[in-house]
Amino acid sequence: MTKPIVAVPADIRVFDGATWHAAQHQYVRAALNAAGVMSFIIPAFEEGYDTDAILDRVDGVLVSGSASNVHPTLYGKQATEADGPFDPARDATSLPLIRRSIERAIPLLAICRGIQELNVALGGTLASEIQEQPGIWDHRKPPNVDRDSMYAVRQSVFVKEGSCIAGIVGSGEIRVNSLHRQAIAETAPRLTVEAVAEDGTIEAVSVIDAPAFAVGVQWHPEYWAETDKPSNQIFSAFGDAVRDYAAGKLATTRTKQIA
Ligand SMILES: N[C@@H](CCC(=O)NCCCC(=O)O)C(=O)O
Repeated sequence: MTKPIVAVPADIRVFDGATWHAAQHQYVRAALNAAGVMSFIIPAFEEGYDTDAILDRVDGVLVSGSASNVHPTLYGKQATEADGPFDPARDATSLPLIRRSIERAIPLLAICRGIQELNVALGGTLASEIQEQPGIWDHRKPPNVDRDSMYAVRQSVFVKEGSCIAGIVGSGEIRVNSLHRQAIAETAPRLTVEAVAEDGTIEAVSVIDAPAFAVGVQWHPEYWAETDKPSNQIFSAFGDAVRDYAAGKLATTRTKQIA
């Protein structure tokens, strides 16, 4: 069977005065080398999108992290400059893709900004500058360091027994990296919290009664996906779900051809 394909919504970035639709190498590398799937980077547009046209052609959705934040108006808050930087085209592409992939039982893995988009897409809210809240650690990326140090494993999260994530990495304490200043505030009704940090920050969720793999993590399993065991287990489980979906789609197609 040819490698299945996952959709990766792009960020809008400006390099050399030109606008680019961009996704970071670490995500598509983890998809290929740890999940065993190919990636289609999906351009980000604020309107004119046909989400089903994309989902008809892929076998999973991988929603990456990004330094930009989900626009606060999408979860009922006023936007201030402090809530930025924003990427409305990414929001407009990613949120419908998340909602529709869940409806269509297409496997979904949402990472960092991705878990925040998942929560907002299903009706939850976000908190900004969480490190300024009493008792909340500084989850932001360390400043002025190389990327390996930026993504270094440096915090414990506690995976709830019986959760979807526990079925992948085991329950209890695992060590992860951390590069975020926002987090889930009100959990969307259709999400269940699967892991938390020692300060109570929500670190993983899954979609309640999801017909397929539908998981979000606040940390970055993609970065060490080939060498760190929990990271590799998450991408491997996502890859298996994507392959199962692709095989089912193929079987359905062949059944229709025979009929
Ligand atoms: N902007 C959100 C999500 C953070 C995130 O996805 N971080 C990964 C990218 C890190 C970087 O390249 O700066 C938040 O800050 O919570």
